[in-house]
Amino acid sequence: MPDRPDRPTGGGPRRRSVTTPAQRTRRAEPTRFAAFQLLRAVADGAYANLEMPRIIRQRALGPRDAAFATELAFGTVRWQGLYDAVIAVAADRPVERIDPEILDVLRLGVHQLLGMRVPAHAAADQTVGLARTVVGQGASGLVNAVLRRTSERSLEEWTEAVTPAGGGVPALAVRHSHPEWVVTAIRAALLGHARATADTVDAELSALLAADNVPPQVHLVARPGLVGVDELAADADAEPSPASAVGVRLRSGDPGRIAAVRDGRAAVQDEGSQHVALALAAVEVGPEVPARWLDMCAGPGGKAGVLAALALEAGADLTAVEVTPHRAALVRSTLTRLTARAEAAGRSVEVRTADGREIGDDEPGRYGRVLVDAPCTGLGALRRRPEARWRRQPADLATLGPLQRALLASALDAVAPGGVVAYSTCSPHVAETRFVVSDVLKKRDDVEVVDARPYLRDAAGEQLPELGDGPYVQLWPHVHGTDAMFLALLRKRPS
Ligand SMILES: C[S@@+](CC[C@H](N)C(=O)[O-])C[C@H]1O[C@@H](n2cnc3c(N)ncnc32)[C@H](O)[C@@H]1O
Repeated sequence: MPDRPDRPTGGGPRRRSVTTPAQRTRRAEPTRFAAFQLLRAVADGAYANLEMPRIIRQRALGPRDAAFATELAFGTVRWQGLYDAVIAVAADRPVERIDPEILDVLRLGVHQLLGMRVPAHAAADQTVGLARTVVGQGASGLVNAVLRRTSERSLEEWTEAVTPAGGGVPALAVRHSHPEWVVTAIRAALLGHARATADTVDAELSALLAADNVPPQVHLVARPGLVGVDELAADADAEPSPASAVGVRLRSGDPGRIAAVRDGRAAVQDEGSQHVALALAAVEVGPEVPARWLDMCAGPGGKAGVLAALALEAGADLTAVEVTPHRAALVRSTLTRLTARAEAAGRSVEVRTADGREIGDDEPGRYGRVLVDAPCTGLGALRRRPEARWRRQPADLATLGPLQRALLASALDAVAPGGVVAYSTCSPHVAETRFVVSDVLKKRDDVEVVDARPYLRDAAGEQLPELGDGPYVQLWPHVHGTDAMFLALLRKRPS
């Protein structure tokens, strides 16, 4: 079992439980309560990354407590699949027969015992205290019994005990705490993008699933023309990224406290997303194409922030389109500084709340460069969104597929002859990536596929390593340290 920071680390000697009734905590301690609150909010549909900062503010947790509560909550959500298998054995019943609130309390207790270096007595004591506070005295017997049984084995022993015999996808799913359908889809993606062969796919798949469980280093983008990477790095505990010309890697600290992030000159952004925007800006277009760029699926505005900055440097305008009003408002807020800068330069950075599928008909041939960063399952960004793997369903693909095809077809209509469309997803799923592109291209003869690999360059200007045979690019967390972004560059033939 590979050693990695977020892997549950409780592999030491068996821990004997726990405390006597008289010693037990009667009330929930604030960090555990905050983590429980997060789990309940996620069960109600909240996004962990957005909800946790709110809970931390509401409970006025200091930096150390906030870090502990976040590690406890996010680790528990990520490892929920493995922990539920442990709880089912320790409670001697399927987890579906445990009250959801008690189950969340148990998951938090199991993560403290198996995944964090919390001493067994403290984990049990605090978890029983939490159960009393949030569920009532009646739950404490079950919680105490399950934690006592859990503490009798190490993480490695539990993993061996609950992993289905016979290996393959079911075993990897439990061992790496992913739903089986996600493991199957990622396996197919590794093969479908020719990252792996039949001989190497199992090792690649294990490495990728392991990478999904490591909380990523925070990457920042220095928006071109607004702040330099050296200046941004100097303002934070950070260093310029070797892998992206506009990237900075945070060593520690809260990005929200960095002045350049607060005032919109910089932002948190995975380097894979930075490469997508940089590649679209760098690819050659015909001499006659309009100096007008379009971001067709812009919310919340991460890539639009880079594209708008690059468009202004290139003397072009940017239109950012987003169908959901509140996400369009986020794009407006992201682009405030760039909109003002564009006006001062006699150019335009504009945000529209609209359906991207209609732009091809409404504005045929109007744009020189178009980004379709399509709505997708997000299976390439599981490191970043602890709950996403449990929330997504295979049926989502059936809804997303037609939308992705319609958006790409519209983009190809909206781009001028000689102009380029970038189609990207933060998913490597073949049904959202190369199948979408090949289906749309089958119906047209006015598009050529551009090899995207030369446009992905590191900070020294060298092409990124391990980009495969092209023409599409598929990045991988376990290879490139980025989200699993897919990128296709499609040029409309000059008429
Ligand atoms: C993957 S996200 C885009 C992320 C964004 N490019 C960024 O870097 O921050 C896809 C976005 O497309 C939007 N969307 C979905 N359907 C759309 C449509 N028909 N037209 C325009 N936007 C759409 C979603 O609301 C979502 O905000």
